[in-house]
Amino acid sequence: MFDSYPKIPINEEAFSGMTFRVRYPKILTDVIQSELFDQRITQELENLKQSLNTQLVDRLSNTTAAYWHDFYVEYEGKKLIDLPFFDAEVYLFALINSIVQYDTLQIDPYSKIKSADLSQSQLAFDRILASSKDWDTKDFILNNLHGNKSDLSQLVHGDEVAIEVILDDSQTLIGQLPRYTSTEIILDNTGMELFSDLLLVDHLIDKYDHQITLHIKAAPLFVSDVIDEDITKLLDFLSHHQEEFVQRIKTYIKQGKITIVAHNFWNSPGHFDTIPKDLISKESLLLSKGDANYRRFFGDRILDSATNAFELTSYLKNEAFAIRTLKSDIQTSLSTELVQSLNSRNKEWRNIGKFAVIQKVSARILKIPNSSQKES
Ligand SMILES: O=P(O)(O)OC[C@H]1O[C@](O)(CO)[C@@H](O)[C@@H]1O
Repeated sequence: MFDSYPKIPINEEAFSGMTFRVRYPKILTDVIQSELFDQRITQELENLKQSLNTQLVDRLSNTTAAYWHDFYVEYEGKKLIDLPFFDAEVYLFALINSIVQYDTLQIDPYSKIKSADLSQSQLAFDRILASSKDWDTKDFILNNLHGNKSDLSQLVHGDEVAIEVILDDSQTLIGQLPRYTSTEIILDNTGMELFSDLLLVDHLIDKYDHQITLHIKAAPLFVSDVIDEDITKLLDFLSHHQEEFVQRIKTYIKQGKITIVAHNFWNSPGHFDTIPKDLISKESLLLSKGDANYRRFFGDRILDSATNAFELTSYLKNEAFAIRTLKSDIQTSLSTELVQSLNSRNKEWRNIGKFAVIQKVSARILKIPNSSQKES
């Protein structure tokens, strides 16, 4: 397990420090400029932006008790920037939701940012859907990985970055697909990434007849993480040009071939080791999208990038793969030579969104009863 490693702190000199100094004030400015809220809420957002360095952790009524209990026991009354990085980030987004009264008003503070991004992606959607007619499974997975560049919380837009895959277990993943009847995907961002998820889902149903579960956030998080309304908005947007594809996805949803599950756990600081028991079926192949979900496999700890992921994820009940571009300080299972070479190319390689992995993150393999196949 990862408990013996220290949690990644907010460090002035590191990516985490830059995030609280530069990225979060910029995100708050963008929300304020969206003009979605009345003067009082806008002023509170402005106050938060000015006081990120001194903000204290208070109990928020929109944080679900069960998943936040340990967090408050440890951090209530402390300064936000003294918390571990992941805890501080998730709390900040819960605080923003609390300020904008998301539970009652149901206005996504990032909705304008998301809509602007959708409009810019129309041509790319058309181009990708047209070329996907000739794709095999590997192409769908690679396109899915590329989709994870499109993260609206980042300073550099995904389109500007060419990615390089530094760990590629896609053949293992493809080899396992026929053994399963269901895949569960922990989704990450809306827009281009969600589009790439739906393309992959369409393919998994068409070629492997999988039952699909899509796990999404119950409330806005990390700016562009998928919430329920994003799926409807994307399908509505696509329906003008991509009617056939949209109809197919809607039919799968109606038939229950695709199930969408929004859960408060994903809005909490919980990691995969504390996931609610019945949220993911043990029989499913698990695909985890994106950076923040990757951090959750390892408790967002300080780890040597050559540490074997399997040693830290023995708690997982599923065979799991992460499809992720690197946007924060944590990475596992690389060779020491590769780490050295990446360090010599760019000290910031872990968080610039240029490098990517399709990584098997748990040692588990599906147990098929009465099967002659060897199990581990
Ligand atoms: O959308 P993703 O891929 O999970 O990335 C979320 C981003 O925000 C972060 O939490 C850092 O603030 C990183 O995990 C990542 O840069």
